[in-house]
Amino acid sequence: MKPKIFIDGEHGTTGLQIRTRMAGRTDVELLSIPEAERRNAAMREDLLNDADIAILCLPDDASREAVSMVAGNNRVRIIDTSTAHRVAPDWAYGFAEMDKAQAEKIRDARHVANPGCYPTGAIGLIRPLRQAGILPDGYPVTVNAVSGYTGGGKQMIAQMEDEKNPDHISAPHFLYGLTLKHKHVPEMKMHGLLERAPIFSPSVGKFPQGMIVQVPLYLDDLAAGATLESIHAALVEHYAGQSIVEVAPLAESAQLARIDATELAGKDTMKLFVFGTSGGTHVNLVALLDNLGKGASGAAVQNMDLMLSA
Ligand SMILES: NC(=O)C1=CN([C@@H]2O[C@H](COP(=O)(O)OP(=O)(O)OC[C@H]3O[C@@H](n4cnc5c(N)ncnc54)[C@H](OP(=O)(O)O)[C@@H]3O)[C@@H](O)[C@H]2O)C=CC1
Ligand SMILES: CC(=O)N[C@@H](CCC(=O)OP(=O)(O)O)C(=O)O
Repeated sequence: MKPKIFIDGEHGTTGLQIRTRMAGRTDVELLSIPEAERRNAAMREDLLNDADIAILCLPDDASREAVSMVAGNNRVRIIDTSTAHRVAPDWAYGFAEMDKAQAEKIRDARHVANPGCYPTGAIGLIRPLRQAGILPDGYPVTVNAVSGYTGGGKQMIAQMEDEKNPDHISAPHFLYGLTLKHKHVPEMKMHGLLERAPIFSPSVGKFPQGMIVQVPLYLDDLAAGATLESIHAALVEHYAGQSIVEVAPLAESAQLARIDATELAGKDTMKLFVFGTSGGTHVNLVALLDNLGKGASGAAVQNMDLMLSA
């Protein structure tokens, strides 16, 4: 029998992208709910309990409710794309490349929390440097980022695309999260292995998909002897042997005059850069990804495949 997959929230932004990625797959059976019934709790509960893997593409509260709907079911496994369980100790964090053992943890987990889009970039840059002893305890990390507007789901897509929308946003680029209490800070801190919560300043640009996450660092506040080259080498070593996260060679980064936030739109990979000048005093670490690819739906399908390989 083929494993049964149910995407709760399949008609939303993340859910639709997962469905697109699953089109044509014959190794799984996709359970589906009609769009008009997407909020029918009884129907969702039946489908959730019938699935081998349920992928939740819902707001946080609805995700928690979906998890409670399968509380008595020992078989169904869950991938939650919301923020609800990303720092919960009994959930595996679904960023397979963040540690050598993480893919195995995801493969064997009952409950997997899919990472946030911004944290995928930030943790991808920070965690290897914490593990290599380059980024010291207590370093005041800052994370600055720009996302495609699909990151805000159906509501923001309508605000950005529909000029007749009463809450239409006409700005080509805007900052938000101005209280510095963005919901992604706890997972960046926990899975970035940071002692202090980073200052996180997100923004949105007038393009549907794509993302740049930046972490600038002062070299003289890092471990003794840290250089542009040693930071790059630590990232290269951390990501050796896998194909999703690429570290750009220093020679490539040195040639670039600019980075386009949409370059990886439609792709499920992430590319990391170390910018600066050899012998200089600062570096800027940059992650390039698609907020809906490695930042959400691409990672969810990757995690599902890992779980199916158990
Ligand atoms: N967009 C992105 O880049 C990313 C999103 N995520 C996360 O994925 C989750 C889904 O986000 P996204 O796809 O963007 O959001 P959307 O608003 O685009 O889609 C959410 C879907 O869930 C449905 N829904 C809402 N409440 C309920 C409920 N109580 N019961 C059943 N269905 C419900 C919505 O239906 P209706 O149309 O009726 O509202 C909609 O179909 C969120 O937790 C989000 O934070 C994670 C990473 C990136
Ligand atoms: C542009 C935009 O609004 N982005 C969303 C985050 C998108 C995302 O990653 O959501 P999850 O936390 O559910 O994973 C935000 O800042 O709330």
